[in-house]
Amino acid sequence: MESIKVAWDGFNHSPSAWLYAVAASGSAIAAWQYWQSRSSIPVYGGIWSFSRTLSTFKLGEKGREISMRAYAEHPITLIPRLEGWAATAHSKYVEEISKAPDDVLSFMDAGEETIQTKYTFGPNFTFDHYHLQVIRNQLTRHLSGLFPDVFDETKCAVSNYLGKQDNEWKVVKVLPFSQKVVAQASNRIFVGLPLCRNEQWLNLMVSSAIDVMKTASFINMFPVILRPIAGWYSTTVTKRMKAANDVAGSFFDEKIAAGTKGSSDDFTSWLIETAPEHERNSYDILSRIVMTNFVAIHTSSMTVTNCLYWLLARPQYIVPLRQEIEEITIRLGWSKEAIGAMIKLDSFVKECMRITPFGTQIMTRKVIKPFTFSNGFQPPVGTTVSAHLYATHHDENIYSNAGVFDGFRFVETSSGENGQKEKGETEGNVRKAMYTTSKSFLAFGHGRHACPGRFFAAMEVKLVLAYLISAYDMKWPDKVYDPSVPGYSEEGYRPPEKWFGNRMMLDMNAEMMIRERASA
Ligand code: HEM
Repeated sequence: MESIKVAWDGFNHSPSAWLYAVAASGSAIAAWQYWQSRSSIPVYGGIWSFSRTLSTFKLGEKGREISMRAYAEHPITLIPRLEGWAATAHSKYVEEISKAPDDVLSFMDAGEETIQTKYTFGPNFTFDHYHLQVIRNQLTRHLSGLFPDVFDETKCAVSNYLGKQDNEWKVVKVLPFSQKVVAQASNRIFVGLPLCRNEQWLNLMVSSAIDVMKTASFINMFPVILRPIAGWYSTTVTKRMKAANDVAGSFFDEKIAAGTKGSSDDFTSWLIETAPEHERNSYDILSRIVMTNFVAIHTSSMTVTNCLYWLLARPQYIVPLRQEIEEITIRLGWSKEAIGAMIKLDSFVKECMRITPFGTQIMTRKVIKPFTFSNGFQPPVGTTVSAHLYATHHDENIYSNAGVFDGFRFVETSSGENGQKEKGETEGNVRKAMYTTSKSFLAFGHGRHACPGRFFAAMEVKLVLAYLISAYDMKWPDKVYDPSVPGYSEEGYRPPEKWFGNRMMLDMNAEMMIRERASA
């Protein structure tokens, strides 16, 4: 207080101090006007718009609201993210982004910036993406055959996590529970038994995803010119790879030594088969597995958690979902076909992904060569473009009552694209499954870089939920039924999510009660 008073007295008694202050404010305003005039599209940030970091902090918890307003008012808006500004486009431009060739709008270069691949996974990943082929082709083609293993591992992971099943209620933190189940079930496919049940391995795969995001966010706080230094200082690749190698190096050595003749049906063998010669060694294959875990576990376990939060917030969905699951599994058994036939569950998961997507922007691409949007806007080469995610999913012209959770919104076969009941364009009577991307459902992106793992993810997320709903009772602990608890509402408690800038984070500590069903 005293120092403020001294400064204020100084101003009062020194005309030159006032002059400097006026000049400084004038320069700041001029700099801001200069920045505004450089861009032919609106820029978020006001006086802070010269700095993406300051503007991201200004965005703070208001990412959703600001993005909704930008979407309603402007075709394209410059919105800050820690990694850089992104010219964020209305859903009517999604097809233009998704159809642009990679040498014009680059997914890889944008991804490199977002997760700082060079420092979080190593330089190889910047150039070679052969693991995509394995996910897109072999993994997706073999889903039916892989189903029994994913089912078996889901049951094993749930029962290990919950311990002795004595029909008593147990309290679990939802996010770590989902992470463990998804990590174990996914690794049954990625590395098989027994490694998929090795605690050290699973913990490493879960913590690596968090570690990568933390390291990338740290590096991205720095100006571009200083990022190599921040990357060199903060990289954890060597440490992580040493830990992974200590746990699983011999498994990969043996796999490579055994060769792939006879084409085994497992993910690691497919990777070894597809790897270029110079990467067919245990270190490189292991790092591809770590990368695959990174893209798979975090997204899928967040989706399971998001769905469980909605399910417990709207428990009226439990009975109809359970009826559907029981009726179908009696008829078709537990199989990929059965999971595919669960259209109420499919709709429920899709609605969760629609109403609470994990951020405000999606389909981020770096501009490599001149590109012109159909409204004439030309993002400068070297800048970044993206599409509105949250605002598209909440667009009333696409989804009626967009702000209301309607778990069976996508069930109706007579509805139009993405389940809008009256408004917007339609594509006939075809129901769109949760993995079907479109310009109005962007949770998996859209176009040539739409998530290649979405067919596996859809099967796994639905399977985990179907198994939990059919074999367990779940509810919130009594403490949440109190109006003073954040997230409480008359419709039902849902743990409030947190926003920072363009990113949404689910509550990491919310607990649920779970008990094996007597009839299961
Ligand atoms: C519910 C879970 C998942 C969600 C919500 C999700 C979402 C996404 C999104 C939004 C993208 C970027 C799309 C774009 O920018 O156009 C993406 C890319 C990707 N996803 Fe997923 N994903 C999920 C699960 C998975 C799984 C299980 C795997 C692997 C088995 C996977 C592998 C990948 C890969 C490799 C890419 C990069 C694609 C490319 O380079 O073209 N994802 N995912």
